[in-house]
Amino acid sequence: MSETVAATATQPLLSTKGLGVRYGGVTANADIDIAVSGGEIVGLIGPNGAGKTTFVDAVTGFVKAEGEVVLDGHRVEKTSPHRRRNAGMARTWQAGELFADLTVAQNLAVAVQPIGLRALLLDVFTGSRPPAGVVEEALDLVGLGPVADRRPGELTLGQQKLVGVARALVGGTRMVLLDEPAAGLDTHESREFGQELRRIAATGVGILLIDHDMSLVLDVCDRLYVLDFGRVIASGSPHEIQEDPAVVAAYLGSAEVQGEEIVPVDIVDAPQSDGAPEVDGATEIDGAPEKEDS
Ligand SMILES: Nc1ncnc2c1ncn2[C@@H]1O[C@H](COP(=O)(O)OP(=O)(O)OP(=O)(O)O)[C@@H](O)[C@H]1O
Repeated sequence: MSETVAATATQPLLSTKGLGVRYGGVTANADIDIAVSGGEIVGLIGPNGAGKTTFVDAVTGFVKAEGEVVLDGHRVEKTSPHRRRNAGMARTWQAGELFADLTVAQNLAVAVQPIGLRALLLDVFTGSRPPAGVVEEALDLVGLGPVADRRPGELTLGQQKLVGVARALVGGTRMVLLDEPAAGLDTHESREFGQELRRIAATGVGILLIDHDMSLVLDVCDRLYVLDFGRVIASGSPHEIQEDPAVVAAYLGSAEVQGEEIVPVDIVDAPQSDGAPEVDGATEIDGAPEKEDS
């Protein structure tokens, strides 16, 4: 790690300062300052293309970024994704497919195999395995210990999603960034998934949660940041965020005006979209599928 930051009593587990990412002429992230403490679930929401995944990519080292990334008091912005993971920060991917022919435990084991030439040689000569107990520990953390020897196809969708989370937690991860981990879950499954996230956070793990399921995000997060066009436009408690006119405007394209006043709209009830601009100029909330109670 590059540099140690002076510790304070309230030091967050993860923080960014002035984080920015450009893709050619597109400013995907600009001047983003966020903080997540251990034991906290912090939501990162925003319309399609707002820059949420880019932020996760930047923090975990998968795209080049400007600004500072501080993990547990250490500057890590110049380190490789692999080193950031070894330092205790991991992520999930939007298309985090599981290996159908491997057991749940094996799906986790392959995720922690070391990479690089040294690891390859170790594997050839010693048949390297993850350290004993780390897979079991991560499965216990998400409550999947009893299904460790099953294959993903034998699990409920909610359990499969938790395997994806466990894969990121394996190896003593203390800060996890979840990119749409609940995609495809119905309302009931999503609520149970949220309860598992709360249990994980209660062990001291910091969680940054991106999801299009607003009821999950508003229900489970301690605090939220809202991105629009790559910038943080609001932050606060779920209640504060729902009342914030700038957030309403970002999701709907324009704030609804009644008389002289901007009237906040409950963003849970905001319409869904596929990300295409609306004909009347309003951009709708993210493209999550309609939920059905099971
Ligand atoms: N590899 C890339 N090359 C060029 N532009 C990109 C790349 N990745 C993302 N972008 C652009 O950066 C902006 C932010 O995209 P990003 O995927 O981070 O948004 P998002 O909030 O995660 O969107 P969604 O909710 O749809 O997943 C968008 O304008 C997108 O088109």
